Amino acid sequence: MAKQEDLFKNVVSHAKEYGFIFPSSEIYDGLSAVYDYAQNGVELKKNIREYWWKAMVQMNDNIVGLDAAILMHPTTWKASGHVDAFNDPLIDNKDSKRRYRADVLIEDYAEKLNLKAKKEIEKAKVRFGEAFNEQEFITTNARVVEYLAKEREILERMGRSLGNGDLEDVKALIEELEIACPESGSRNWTEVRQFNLMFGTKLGASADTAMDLYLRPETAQGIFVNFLNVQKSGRMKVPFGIAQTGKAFRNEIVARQFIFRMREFEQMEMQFFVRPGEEMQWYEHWKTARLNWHLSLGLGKENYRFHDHEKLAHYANAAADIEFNFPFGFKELEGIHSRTDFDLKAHEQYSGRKLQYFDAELNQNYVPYVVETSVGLDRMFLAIFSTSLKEETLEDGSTRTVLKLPAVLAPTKAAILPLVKKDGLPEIANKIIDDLRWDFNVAYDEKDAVGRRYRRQDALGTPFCITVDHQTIEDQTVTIRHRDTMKQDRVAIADLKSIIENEVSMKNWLMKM
Ligand SMILES: Nc1ncnc2c1ncn2[C@@H]1O[C@H](COP(=O)(O)OP(=O)(O)OP(=O)(O)O)[C@@H](O)[C@H]1O
Repeated sequence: MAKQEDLFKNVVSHAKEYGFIFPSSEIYDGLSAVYDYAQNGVELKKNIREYWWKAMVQMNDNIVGLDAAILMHPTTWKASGHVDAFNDPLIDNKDSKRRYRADVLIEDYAEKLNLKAKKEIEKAKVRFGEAFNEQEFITTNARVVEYLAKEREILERMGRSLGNGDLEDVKALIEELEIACPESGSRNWTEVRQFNLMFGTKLGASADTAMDLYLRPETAQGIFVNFLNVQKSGRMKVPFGIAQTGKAFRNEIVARQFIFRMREFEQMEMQFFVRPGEEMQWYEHWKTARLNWHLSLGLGKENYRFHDHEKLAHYANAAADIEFNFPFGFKELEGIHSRTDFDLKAHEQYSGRKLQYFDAELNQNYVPYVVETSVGLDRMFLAIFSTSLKEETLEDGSTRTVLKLPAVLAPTKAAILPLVKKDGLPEIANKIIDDLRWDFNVAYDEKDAVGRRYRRQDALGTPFCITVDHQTIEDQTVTIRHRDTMKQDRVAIADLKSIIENEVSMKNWLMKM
């Protein structure tokens, strides 16, 4: 556990030190759960967005893009259910005056039971060695059985109570488990209340005529309200999809774990409109397609798993998360939801406009069903960044920090380094840069010994370092060093473009899907 925490601290400090992510408005001590992407972070984030866009929009004839406004007519959020149901259960500690999500307090308690079970299993592994049968131990060891049963019982009761809106029972559970405020240690709690997560704002100048608006809490509704506009103007035939990337805002109560849970974040969503009755086959299709997209990045199959939901949101008839093994354990990275015709029907009802499709093959009008894939761009960033950050011990006993980003996403594809700052080497390096920068993001670095420059580029995740030396003047060759293997090859300047292209082209990576 301690190791995981250290790893996570390293991730946060590396992101800051190397210009990937800064706390927002840091000179004023920051704003909780709001972050800025810095010079390298913005490139990595843009590349992830583009990798998604290519796979979803460019590679699919029947998916088109959209960029809807963040501000929408307020009735949108009544129709979508967000005004009435986009809530978190809150509880305040009267002594520390701290506010918590009641469900998170209970989940944290349950997680501790799970950790206790895991500790017993780890101890037994050491004790029994090769002969250890983990599955059998989990079902027969009295302590482990007890911990896991208690964990399940608590989570099931909480799920039931929240589902039934029985907030008194949620409070009762907190009291029965004797959960104390993590800050004050006190058990002096208020009642549990529902708190809406949407940020409100106002449209218009004068206080009495101003209209109450919300910052969108998801990008999906911008797609639904435009469904007919896109279908008609693009002459789209069902099944078809609309994809969108953009900011969403949620007044999260428990905003921790760095960019995992932010108050302002970016989503990459695609809503796929299908014939009623065909949604399950498309739901399965998109589950597989989206997992394959993640796997194409090569972060390791073992880091992903599906979590099929048993308890469904009011709009869904099937839902699964793709979970990723973050430094703090497996957590949701992407949601795939079969949203039925809930959203389009609700917008029909609230707007009084028909949102139907005429299916010429069936000679029938209907409200399409929708399958949604929704992934957090910032969570993708965290997944990729934290998995790529490695401390390596080299053969000579020294260590290096290397950010083994998938080359296709690296902020800078190559750094061009003149061995020394004289003898015309900087001029050659700059000529190489001028040639490569049409195709790739490249950097120039002449400061410090070349070994230190390599280390700096390793820490930034740059896949290639190209060194210009005196031999270059004679034969137009350079050394190219590969970030992961540290292997160096002597190659012709004329071949650089194709060597880099081969490793970083989105086509080559997406073909692995
Ligand atoms: N506060 C947030 N900060 C960063 N990313 C988020 C946040 N909330 C949601 N996301 C991302 O948007 C995706 C789709 O949103 P969705 O509404 O399905 O999330 P959610 O189920 O509410 O997430 P969670 O259960 O973690 O709160 C999520 O899979 C996640 O990657």
